[in-house]
Amino acid sequence: MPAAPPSKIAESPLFKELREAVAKETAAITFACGGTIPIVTTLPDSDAVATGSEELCSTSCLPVDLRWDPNDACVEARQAKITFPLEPSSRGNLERLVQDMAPATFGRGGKDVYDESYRKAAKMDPTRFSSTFNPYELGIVDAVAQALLPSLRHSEQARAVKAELYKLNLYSGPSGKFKAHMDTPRSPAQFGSLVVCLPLQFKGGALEVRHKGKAVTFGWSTANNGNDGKTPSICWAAFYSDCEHEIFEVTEGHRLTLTYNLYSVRGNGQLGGNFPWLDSTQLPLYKTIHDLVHDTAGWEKGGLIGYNCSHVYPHTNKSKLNFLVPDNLKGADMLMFEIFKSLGLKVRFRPVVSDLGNIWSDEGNPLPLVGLGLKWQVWDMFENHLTEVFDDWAGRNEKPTTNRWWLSERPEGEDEEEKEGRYVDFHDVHWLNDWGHQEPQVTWIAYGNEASNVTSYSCITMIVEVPASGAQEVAGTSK
Ligand SMILES: O=C(O)CCC(=O)C(=O)O
Ligand SMILES: [Fe+2]
Repeated sequence: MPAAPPSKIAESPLFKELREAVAKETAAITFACGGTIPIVTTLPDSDAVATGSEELCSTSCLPVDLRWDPNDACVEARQAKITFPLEPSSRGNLERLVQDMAPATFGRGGKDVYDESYRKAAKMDPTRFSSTFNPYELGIVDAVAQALLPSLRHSEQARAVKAELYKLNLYSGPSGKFKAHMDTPRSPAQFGSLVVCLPLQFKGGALEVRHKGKAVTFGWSTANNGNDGKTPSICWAAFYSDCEHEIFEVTEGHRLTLTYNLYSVRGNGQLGGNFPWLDSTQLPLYKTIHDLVHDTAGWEKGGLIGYNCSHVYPHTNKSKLNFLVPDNLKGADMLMFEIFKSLGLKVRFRPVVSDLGNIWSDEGNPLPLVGLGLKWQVWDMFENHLTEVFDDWAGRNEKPTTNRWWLSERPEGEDEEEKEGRYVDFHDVHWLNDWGHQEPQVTWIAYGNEASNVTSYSCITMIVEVPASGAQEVAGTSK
């Protein structure tokens, strides 16, 4: 970047500090985020609700109900319930909640310990309470995903965030606190914690999150209690598990929080082949495909079914191939894959080049070529070698005439195709549909009288293997 002329701002220590922080690494500036959401206690008139529901969702939230199982079974349900913001008449219920909570332990040396000099707090497990607060509805989970998973967002594998309710915590005055600690990840997928502070009056109790010499403080005592003429609000903060954090002493009142564990999970657009709750047997084409592949007379010797994917995938771009299948399949492609897999059938993804009429033809008709693997190659071919190179690509050659691509790129033993016979003849496949979306697969220069630039396009297909005598023996694998 060309150097800018010196200016007052550029010379300022703060600007220099900011530049250094940004240059270091993004993790140093994106380790925590938070916000405040006002609670609306009076609904707008019905017309405004009809037209303004979107705004209602994202910029404010409705009062929050909290219900719990009281220690004393004789307590009525209405006495074990609090609506936030707290009505003065519900104070007694808050005191009951405080009594019903248990001392909060914490992990030290692999054990759960209770030590008030380190953590003075009370807790309730989520099996004993429920609340109407939903961090997904308010967009908090999406905001956290966007702010705290930036490196993953920009990679091929965009991830989603799952927020799992972990505890209801209470830090009360005069000396509730939690000294500096890091949270124990509950699984390798856990990357952070979300804390949601319910609107009660308290003093002190700021949460400080620290990472690589930087600190962010979330002081919620006056922000959310509805005093000082402020609107009662829900305050929240999210941060990475490996960030040290601390809750300073609560000097007065009750600081009541919902805590969530944050997990990085497969999200929308990545669920193909990975979503166990999708019941393939209830998909519209399941019965037809099931009956087709179970037609033992038709599949005496087994065979192949070909399905051309209808959506666009970056299947010719090597850097993106690993992320292609089956995770990112969409729409009909995803559903077809789910059906084939649930029937226990082997599915391979292969590019088919459809327009090689000048090289291979079948009584004058262009004969498409089923490619061996999803590998993008630069084919630096001479005219005479063109057929050979395509033959290598399709797996027609016993031994490829060139070893510059897949042999050299795939570690030995990893190539399943090699063991099972790689070559698929276009005519051996029972094609279900026409070409889907096609992408340039290879470009070469053909020369004779006049040189010309030729580009061949490929479509990504699923080649489904039906065993001899149909899928009878794998029928038990369907859901
Ligand atoms: O309540 C908070 O602000 C954070 C709680 C916390 O650090 C924890 O529960 O581990
Ligand atoms: Fe913590």
